[in-house]
Amino acid sequence: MGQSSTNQITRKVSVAIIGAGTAGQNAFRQAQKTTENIVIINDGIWTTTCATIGCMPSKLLIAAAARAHEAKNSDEFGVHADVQIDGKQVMARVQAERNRFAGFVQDQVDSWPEDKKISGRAHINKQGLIEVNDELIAADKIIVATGSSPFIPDDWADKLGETLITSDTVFELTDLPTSMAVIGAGAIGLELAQAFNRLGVEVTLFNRANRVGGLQDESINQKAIECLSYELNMQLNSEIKEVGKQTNANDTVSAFIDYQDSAGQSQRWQGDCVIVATGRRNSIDQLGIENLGVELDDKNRPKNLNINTGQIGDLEVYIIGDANAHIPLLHVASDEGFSAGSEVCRDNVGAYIRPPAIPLSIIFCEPQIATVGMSLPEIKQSERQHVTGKVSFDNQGRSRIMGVNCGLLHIYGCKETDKILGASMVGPDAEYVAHIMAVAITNELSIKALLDTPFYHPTILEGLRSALRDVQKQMAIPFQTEKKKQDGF
Ligand SMILES: Cc1cc2nc3c(=O)[nH]c(=O)nc-3n(C[C@H](O)[C@H](O)[C@H](O)COP(=O)(O)OP(=O)(O)OC[C@H]3O[C@@H](n4cnc5c(N)ncnc54)[C@H](O)[C@@H]3O)c2cc1C
Ligand SMILES: NC(=O)c1ccc[n+]([C@@H]2O[C@H](COP(=O)([O-])OP(=O)(O)OC[C@H]3O[C@@H](n4cnc5c(N)ncnc54)[C@H](O)[C@@H]3O)[C@@H](O)[C@H]2O)c1
Repeated sequence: MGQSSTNQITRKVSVAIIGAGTAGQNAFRQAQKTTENIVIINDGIWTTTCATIGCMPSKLLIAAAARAHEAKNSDEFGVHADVQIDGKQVMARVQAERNRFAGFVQDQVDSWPEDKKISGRAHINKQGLIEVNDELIAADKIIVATGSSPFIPDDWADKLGETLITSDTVFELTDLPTSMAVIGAGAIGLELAQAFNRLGVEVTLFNRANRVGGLQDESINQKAIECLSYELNMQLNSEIKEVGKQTNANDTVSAFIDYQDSAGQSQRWQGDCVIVATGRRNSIDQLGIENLGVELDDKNRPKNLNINTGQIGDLEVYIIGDANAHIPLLHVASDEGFSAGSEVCRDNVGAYIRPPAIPLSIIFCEPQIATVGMSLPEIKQSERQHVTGKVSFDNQGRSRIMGVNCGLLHIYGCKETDKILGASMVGPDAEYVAHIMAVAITNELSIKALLDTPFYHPTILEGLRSALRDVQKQMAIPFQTEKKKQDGF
């Protein structure tokens, strides 16, 4: 039955979920505990961005790169290795392990009743009904979990043709190229640029601002640039004027980028391919979301978003995960899916609305970049009395032992409350430091309480203690332990 010809509603459901990534699948799992009358619609792969083209394959590539880097850089330890990188094997492992992760997600989806799943691209029509394939669906509640996709500026896709790569396609490479440009020094650009560089690809990383990883604390940003540029060729503060491809004498196709470098000089880069990592855009503009009464701001973010549940004002519409462009990270998509699924089925015993998580972001380059809680500009804007506790990892005991001694941690402490407002770091084990900071901020632990916990010796986390002591030293609140000489060792 073609809905366009008959205009007849083909299903009436209590809950319709559009998009079956991490957010949509979590919402479905939760909501189906109380209602049988549910449908989930997805376009393309059912194995999520995270497992298939996001978090997992990128970390698999980074894992191979870390092995290569250690093997190639152990001379100072008296360990000499002749390192050979087999690009085909590197990519084969990335794909095999990625497929294994994606397979678990597929198994879950396969266990759901067939009549509750629709493969196809959904659109919401002027009547607020969902059109997909030949169906016209009326839903009491609609959860939108349509994710995001790579943003490619201007007409770069046409100009670069087959030399253009995005995070959607990069993990399908069957071998490593000889050279590549990466445009964008955000999370994706940094992780991929460093990983490919460590695997022997000649990489140049471009960014229009003199900033990496979106860092908003200028000292941490400068330190990150310093640490990363020991091994990576970065053209920061550069302006890309033109991109294109050319056919070479031997009939191979290569890419070029004409740019103005930070000194204002015109330059040309040439190489095999270009990874465009200039940000992602939420996929809701073509959906017809306005037909449900949802308004978007100038950045395509839904107005009146309840950050606990994704509900839009008092509409029976929920926008969750990357689709709402609030915090486009995996744990947020997962939590929002769970909460929206709970909210639409409140009678369920397992229903639970999670409080919104405090901001936490980790970029898995080395040294890692992490930010937690309020950023420095946000703190300054809030006019809170704050101090910044600092520690350098350049001479920190365990970091030096391990040969990973490049980094800086700033902890922003609130002068009035003895609590942590936020932290920003580039350095070894930043992922663990960031999680401890997140626990402290979420549970409103005081600096004193944190300093009363044991810090094992010798650990990189002793650096965290030094920064906490530095916060406490600058506070009006008296601190309980004097800094000892051996703390630096
Ligand atoms: C390379 C990369 C690395 C990343 N690494 C990390 C990391 O290390 N840590 C981290 O926290 N986050 C990371 N992220 C971000 C994380 O992957 C995302 O935040 C998360 O996967 C978003 O989940 P989601 O459910 O919102 O969207 P998705 O998983 O993208 O699901 C959306 C689904 O909706 C479908 N869809 C879209 N429009 C329609 C429509 N009209 N009709 C039907 N279906 C539709 C899509 O096809 C898709 O299947 C990374 C992302 C990338 C790209
Ligand atoms: N480890 C992680 O948690 C992780 C890893 C990868 C992706 N992600 C998620 O994916 C999202 C998207 O990542 P992303 O790196 O694509 O986006 P991003 O917004 O983090 O970074 C984009 C970068 O591209 C630069 N840029 C934009 N246009 C440009 C141009 N024309 N020329 C030169 N530079 C330009 C920007 O200045 C910015 O530095 C992240 O915000 C994050 O939520 C997270």
